[in-house]
Amino acid sequence: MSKVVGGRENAHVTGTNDELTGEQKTVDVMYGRLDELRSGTRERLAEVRRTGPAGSPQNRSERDAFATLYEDRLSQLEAVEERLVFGRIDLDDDTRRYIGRIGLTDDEQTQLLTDWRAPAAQAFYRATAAHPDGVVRRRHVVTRGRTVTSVEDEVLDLDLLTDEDAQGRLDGLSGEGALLAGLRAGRTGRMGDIVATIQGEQDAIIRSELGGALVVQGGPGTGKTAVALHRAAYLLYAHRRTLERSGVLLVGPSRTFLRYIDQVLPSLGETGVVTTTIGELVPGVLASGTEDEAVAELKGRATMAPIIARAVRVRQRVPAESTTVRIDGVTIVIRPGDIAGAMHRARRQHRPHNQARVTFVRDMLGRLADQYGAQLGWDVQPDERQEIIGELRGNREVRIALNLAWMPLTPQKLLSDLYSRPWRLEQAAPDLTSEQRALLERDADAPWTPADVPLLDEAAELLGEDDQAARAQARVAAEQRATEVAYARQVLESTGSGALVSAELLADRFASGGPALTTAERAASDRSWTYGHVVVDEAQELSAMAWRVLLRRVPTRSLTIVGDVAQTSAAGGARSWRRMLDPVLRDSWRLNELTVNYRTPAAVADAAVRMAKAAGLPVSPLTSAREVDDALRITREPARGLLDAAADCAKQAVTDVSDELGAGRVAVIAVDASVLAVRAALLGAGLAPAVGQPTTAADLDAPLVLLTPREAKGLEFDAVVLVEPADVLAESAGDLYVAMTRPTRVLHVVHSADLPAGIEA
Ligand SMILES: Nc1ncnc2c1ncn2[C@@H]1O[C@H](COP(=O)(O)OP(=O)(O)OP(=O)(O)O)[C@@H](O)[C@H]1O
Repeated sequence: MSKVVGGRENAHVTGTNDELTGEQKTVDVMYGRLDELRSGTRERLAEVRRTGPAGSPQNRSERDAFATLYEDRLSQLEAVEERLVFGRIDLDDDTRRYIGRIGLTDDEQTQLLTDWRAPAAQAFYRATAAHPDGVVRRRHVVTRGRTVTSVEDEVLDLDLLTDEDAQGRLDGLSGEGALLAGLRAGRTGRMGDIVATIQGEQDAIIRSELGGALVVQGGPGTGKTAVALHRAAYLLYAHRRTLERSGVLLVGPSRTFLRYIDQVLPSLGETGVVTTTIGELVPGVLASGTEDEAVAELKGRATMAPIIARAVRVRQRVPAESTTVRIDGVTIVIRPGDIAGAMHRARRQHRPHNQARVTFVRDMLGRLADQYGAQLGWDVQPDERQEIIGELRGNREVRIALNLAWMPLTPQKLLSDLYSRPWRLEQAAPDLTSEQRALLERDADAPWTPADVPLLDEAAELLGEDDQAARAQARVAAEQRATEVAYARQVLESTGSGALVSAELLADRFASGGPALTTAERAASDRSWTYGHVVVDEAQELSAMAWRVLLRRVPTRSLTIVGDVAQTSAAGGARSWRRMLDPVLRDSWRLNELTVNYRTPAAVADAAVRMAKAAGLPVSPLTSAREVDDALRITREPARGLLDAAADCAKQAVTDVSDELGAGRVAVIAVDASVLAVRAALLGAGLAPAVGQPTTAADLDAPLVLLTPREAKGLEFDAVVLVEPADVLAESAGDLYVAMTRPTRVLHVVHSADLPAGIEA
């Protein structure tokens, strides 16, 4: 049995047949309209495809662009099937408004359904009896498939409470509301959206202005991830013109986590968000390696930035002695003085290493050509000088001498040299201790780790690419673009598709030469892409170097940063937002807090908070929305029986969850060092757990999974069996706080060592 703590006193569930029939009629109209739009879009798509591959390249790319447009629209219309309509507000001017996943109008452009993100829907989430905002009644319409199963009303104008309403209130039926139903539902392994039940404090964050950095701090289960995702969808809707071409980036802690949330945005009608982890931020780099915490922490420190800068700079080197080269009987001397002069001029441009090198080489070749010419004994003409330069450029010894002075470098080469050649690291990082330098040492061909990725990005920024060709191309492209946007505008006017896409975006699609490249796809494959907005989840884990990469991706500093400084595991992560963010964002960030825990039953959340406080973590205030009977269970076993006891608990939990919910998910959480032994015990008990970072859809949906606390971060389960919390605490109190707050129903703690302080009341 569970109930909402402090349920809204003026809410009650109604479900008289008349009301349900009335709502069913309305809902039928909405779905009818949705079906019409789907078939209309399908027809237009088929028509575009029917035109076949003929026509000029311009016609073809135009057709492909429209095909993509209709495909996107169709997948959006398909994705909003579940709970298309979920709310209604009755206003004090006797009008009513239905709220749903997307906006719908009929043929006469009369509004049937208001998009949850529209200003006209805001009152649905914000109105309270104290501030009704013109709303006299708020109704949650609960549907299964296309059938209305119940409605729940909140009467905000208390004068309007009917006897029936009052009776409902007396019966205390508020606990059966849409929110509770959502919270009680079994977990599927995929996060669901909360669009029908967003709470006031969450809505204020979701709709907060686009500009600046917004930090959302909140304890476990307060909906930070949910809010971050709904905010991304909201911003794409409210600032479409700004964001549709620059894109939105969402950064999460792991691939597993990104898979866990990957259905939320499509269900909100948005598919254009790029999702990534820090380790995937540099296209073409696969960070498959792992390393000790101490190494990752060191790599994440802000002091690595000047080390990388110095590592680049020392690759521009004036030799101590001259080099003499003979070409066709002419002697050329490459003098340190000339190199120093050319270097000085090239550096004055303040361009990245590889680009400034182009200037350096050109300057040096000019100086050497002059030497060459002076020895010929006649006036060298410009075209002859060009030939000499060409010859010098092709000469192997000249090339070697110039490369030794200024080597073209890739980020990978720079970093790998730094790690695998101790003298290079010593040269670039004289301030690191020898122990610290030893931590960074590795083989030249060792795989990259996630902590290397910000360093590679830093290096890429300082090295740049040889972009002469790119610049010439960019000039031509800019001229072409103006023509294309004008053309796209004409096309939109003549086809009446202006509401679906802007002229700029359509021009991008024409120009990209085909249907494949959406903004998200182009952004994801381009390291230097700058986004219109970046959302970071579990942001407390980010290192100083990771922040530098992210801020390069969003020069406008338009960010949503969500996390909990009490759940930090990374050694280089934050215990205080101020300490983490002031150095990177100065004081230009604003803080919002979420305080209501929607996930974990009160008894479990209270135990976790007591433990976290006893361990000295910076815990946010946390009020739990739900109580569940018998939610916290503790079993003590002698050490030799511990694993079998854990396996028994897991078996029981799987049975209970499946009996109660039909399906559901259970996690066993144990420290890394125990995972193998726990797995053996589970197998011995006839259970087959999915282990560790699930990589396939089946794993994410598995009924039983065995995880370390870090792998469990951000995820949730119906029941959790936590093995030996003292071991988890010994690694990190933040990890234990995470592990304890994953279940929506039951936490079963199995231990033989003493329990960490606070777990028991
Ligand atoms: N307004 C709401 N209506 C229904 N469910 C909600 C609401 N807010 C949050 N939830 C649910 O509460 C659970 C926790 O949400 P979420 O994972 O976003 O929390 P979190 O703050 O990111 O947690 P953690 O820090 O522990 O990872 C999810 O199942 C989410 O769907």
